[in-house]
Amino acid sequence: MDSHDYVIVGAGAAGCVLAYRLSEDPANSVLLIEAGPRDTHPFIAMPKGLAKVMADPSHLWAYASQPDDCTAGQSEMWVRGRVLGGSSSVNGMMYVRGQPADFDAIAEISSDDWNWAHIGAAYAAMENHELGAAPTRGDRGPLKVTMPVLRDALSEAQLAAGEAMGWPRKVDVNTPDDGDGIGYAPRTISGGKRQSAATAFLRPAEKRPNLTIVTDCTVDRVVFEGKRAVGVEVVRGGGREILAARREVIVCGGAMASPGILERSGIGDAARLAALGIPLVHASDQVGEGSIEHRGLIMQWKLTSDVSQNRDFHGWRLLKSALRYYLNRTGPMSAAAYEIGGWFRTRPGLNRPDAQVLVAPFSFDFAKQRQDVERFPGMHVVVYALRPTSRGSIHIDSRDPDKPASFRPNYHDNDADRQAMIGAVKVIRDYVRTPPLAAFVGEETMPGPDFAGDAGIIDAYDRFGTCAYHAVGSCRMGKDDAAVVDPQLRVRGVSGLRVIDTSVMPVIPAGNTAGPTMAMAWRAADLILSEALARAD
Ligand SMILES: Cc1cc2nc3c(=O)[nH]c(=O)nc-3n(C[C@H](O)[C@H](O)[C@H](O)COP(=O)(O)OP(=O)(O)OC[C@H]3O[C@@H](n4cnc5c(N)ncnc54)[C@H](O)[C@@H]3O)c2cc1C
Repeated sequence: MDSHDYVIVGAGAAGCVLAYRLSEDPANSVLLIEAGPRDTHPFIAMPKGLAKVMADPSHLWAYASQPDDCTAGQSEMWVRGRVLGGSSSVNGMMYVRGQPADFDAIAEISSDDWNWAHIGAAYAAMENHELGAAPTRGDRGPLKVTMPVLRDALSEAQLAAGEAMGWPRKVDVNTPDDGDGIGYAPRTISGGKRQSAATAFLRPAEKRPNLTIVTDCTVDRVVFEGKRAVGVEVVRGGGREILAARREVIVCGGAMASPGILERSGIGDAARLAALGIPLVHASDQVGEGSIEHRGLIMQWKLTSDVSQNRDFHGWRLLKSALRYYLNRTGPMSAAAYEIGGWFRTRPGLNRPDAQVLVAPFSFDFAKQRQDVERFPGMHVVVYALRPTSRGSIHIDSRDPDKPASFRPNYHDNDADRQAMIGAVKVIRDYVRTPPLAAFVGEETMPGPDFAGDAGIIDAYDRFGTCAYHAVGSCRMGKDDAAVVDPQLRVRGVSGLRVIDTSVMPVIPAGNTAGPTMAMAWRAADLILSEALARAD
């Protein structure tokens, strides 16, 4: 039987960081297991290839929600990457760190191991940032981060209107000041190519003899001897086998998959597991409970002059954009999904921003499921409240490891969350009518003027809203006994098993989640390595 010190389940944002860090010491043997294929598809590396990758199910897990009032009675789909790099191979490449207060809030309910001092140090160690070194920004790490290069009149007006709203224009929107701001957002792109977690952390590590990477291999369950995790049972090439772990199994399946891996392994709500015929190893009611997601609303406007990028994605200009990309990796095809980010307060009296807006110089064609842009000049934003407390859930309803779990988003079950969502849309409607942007902006086409007033705005979120792909919290970390994992990310009730990914975040960071996931995985590696060192002494 194959045996390794550390068996990592899932080669996503967290799994790749852990594989890199744990295999730095040649004395540690590490096995990284990924359900999806290698990340060789050319549209993964091309930043604007994202739309094509998202339309191709071969690199995705697709999770369907249970119809709910907060989705106007419809089922909605949340996708995640199923490929080396996980969701970081299919994501929008915005690089947002979260603010000090986010991590200090996580530390408050877990341990000081997760406070900003530690996470800021993890960012500094992890990054190779174009803006250079700063106390919590790095220029020597494996993760290449660059700044947007495209400049056009519309984008500049979008930034200037933010400044006029009182959101300071920042060179680095990740400056750790817990404040409002707007600016060009750093991206995990280098040389015109996506820097996924696989590009950044696996490429430099995969030649190490002590790191084995296995793809197209789905982990069904963790195997226990008594209450100790000793390996995983996998499905590969139509057969089943057990891969042994001498020290630890580390589950990094992401917030949508990790609860299911625990449930299939016998860790979860006892009645739920019994109904599926899964033998109980440890009863843990909170597995799959308590997920939190940013509920986004896409808002679009027609423009009064031809200043949007829509024209670059049609006809001869599209050919030109593609050629430009293939010849020198520049132009619209080399841009991240969103290159301007803003953080703002939805009402006075708040001590820090409670909403985020992603601003784009183009508009989607909704008749074509957002796979194309509109034929007339347009712009759009995605806006969401940053710190919702409404919690959903995600659970398996089958023992088949290839069948995605189903979830309940429960986006807004309390008034505070609804008020922040409503306030965010009202502020954005003011923002687009602020000079100099106002000069370009015509009629609102999505959700449109019919969706006015508080009830109308919530109705718009319910009917047309989108997930932000940021779900966290489904295997919550905490110092309380009910938490699924303890502050060292060890699964409670068993030994030799950790969960390290977005699922452990007990509150949602105030922004996009790839950066925080990688930084927390980097920090988790410190904890694992120092624990191993202490054991060896
Ligand atoms: C479409 C999209 C756009 C996004 N845009 C941005 C953005 O612009 N900026 C940003 O910061 N964040 C963005 N995010 C979010 C960010 O990418 C995720 O938060 C982050 O990747 C989560 O990391 P993770 O390690 O928890 O999970 P993932 O990166 O999803 O990795 C989990 C991995 O585990 C594997 N896996 C799951 N189950 C099994 C199993 N049973 N056996 C083996 N392997 C398994 C999966 O295939 C996957 O590779 C986006 C996400 C998506 C999906």
